[in-house]
Amino acid sequence: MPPSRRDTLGMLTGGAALLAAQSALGSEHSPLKESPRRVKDSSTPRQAPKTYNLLELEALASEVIPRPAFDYIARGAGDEQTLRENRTAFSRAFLDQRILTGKTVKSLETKILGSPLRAPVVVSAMAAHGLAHPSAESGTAKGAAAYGTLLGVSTVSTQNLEQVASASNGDKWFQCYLTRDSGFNRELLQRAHAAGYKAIVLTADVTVGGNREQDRRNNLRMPTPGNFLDTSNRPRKIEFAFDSSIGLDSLDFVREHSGGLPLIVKGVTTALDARALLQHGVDAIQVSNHGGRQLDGSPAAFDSLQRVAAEVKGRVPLIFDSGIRRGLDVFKAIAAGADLVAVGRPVLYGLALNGSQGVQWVLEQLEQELRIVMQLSGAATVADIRTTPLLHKPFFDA
Ligand SMILES: Cc1cc2nc3c(=O)[nH]c(=O)nc-3n(C[C@H](O)[C@H](O)[C@H](O)COP(=O)(O)O)c2cc1C
Ligand SMILES: CCCCC(=O)C(=O)O
Repeated sequence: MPPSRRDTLGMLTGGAALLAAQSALGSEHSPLKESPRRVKDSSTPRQAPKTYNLLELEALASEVIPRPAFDYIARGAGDEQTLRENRTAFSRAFLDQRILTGKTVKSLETKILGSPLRAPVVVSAMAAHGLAHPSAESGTAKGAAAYGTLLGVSTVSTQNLEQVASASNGDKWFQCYLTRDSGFNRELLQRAHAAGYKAIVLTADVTVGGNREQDRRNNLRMPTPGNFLDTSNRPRKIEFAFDSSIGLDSLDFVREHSGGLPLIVKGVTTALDARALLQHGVDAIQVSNHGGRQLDGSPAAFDSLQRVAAEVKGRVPLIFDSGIRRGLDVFKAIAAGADLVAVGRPVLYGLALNGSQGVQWVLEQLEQELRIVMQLSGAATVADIRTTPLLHKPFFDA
């Protein structure tokens, strides 16, 4: 029996198909024509498929990332209702388009907590970039910095936080998971501060791992994260388990040990939680349902955003993630009250397909789309996007 298509293409050392998929990013938008993961291949090269958007990247990435790792990245929790809703919610909102404004789009620059950004788009913290590409978080860090935005670096990154910090000059946030070992938590926060991270993102929606059935089916084995290895790359004697009982007092703990860095709480979906966080003096809020990977049954993040924004009313910056694939989604999220958005999976797909330059391509692609939406809707600046009204379906029969 011939090997299945995925068996052939899914191998890290995959052949022509791998090259074809990787060079999919070698369009006029991509500065890279060569893949850092090129493999020797004697077969006739196939016509490289081109990709024109972030949605198409997923299928290409599935051809180069081994199956269990691809599923870990792409799939969601439970029946994946929330994963699907994250996309469909955007299609219920439309833009109140203005014409004859005389405006043209120029800079998309903005700032968050003192960090300058080329556009209102950052890279969300994700675990184990090494599953996507050997350059791991260093590759992502280089791509994000070359583009001009900042990177969220996960507690459970493949490379340790110092390695990632030194991989680029770009600003970075350290995403903190609190484990049951408070000494280790303290140490990590101190290390992040010492390594020059600009803020701490406390992720609050992982008090236990979500029900990721596909990972169990695939018998997924995660490599030991770099922060859990000693200087000889041996696993340290730390039992990694999420602290299931984190509460508002955990914010005080994080503040106390992170040397005065700004604190962002990620995983907010309700107005009530936003109110409590404001009372607790957080510096920013990240509306997120973890890309549908945690609580299946949580509403679409875009729907949560509108409720949270109505509560926060601009008092602290609002970051939005979960489902961003189009420049249009970025626009709608900002029009709905976000200050900027964070992108997840597509960045890992770009990394898998073309290393740091694939990451850069993903961010540039989003910006290009956003610019077209802005120009056509009459919004010349990020501030203009914020004042563009959204129309919610059904809007003709009211
Ligand atoms: C493979 C993968 C690993 C992730 N690991 C983390 C993590 O370590 N910490 C965290 O706060 N969020 C993590 N997330 C969630 C992302 O930060 C983000 O909330 C989500 O991916 C956004 O949705 P999107 O992928 O639809 O853009 C992870 C997401 C993915 C896809
Ligand atoms: C169980 C969570 C570990 C990393 C993570 O946040 C993710 O995979 O989404």
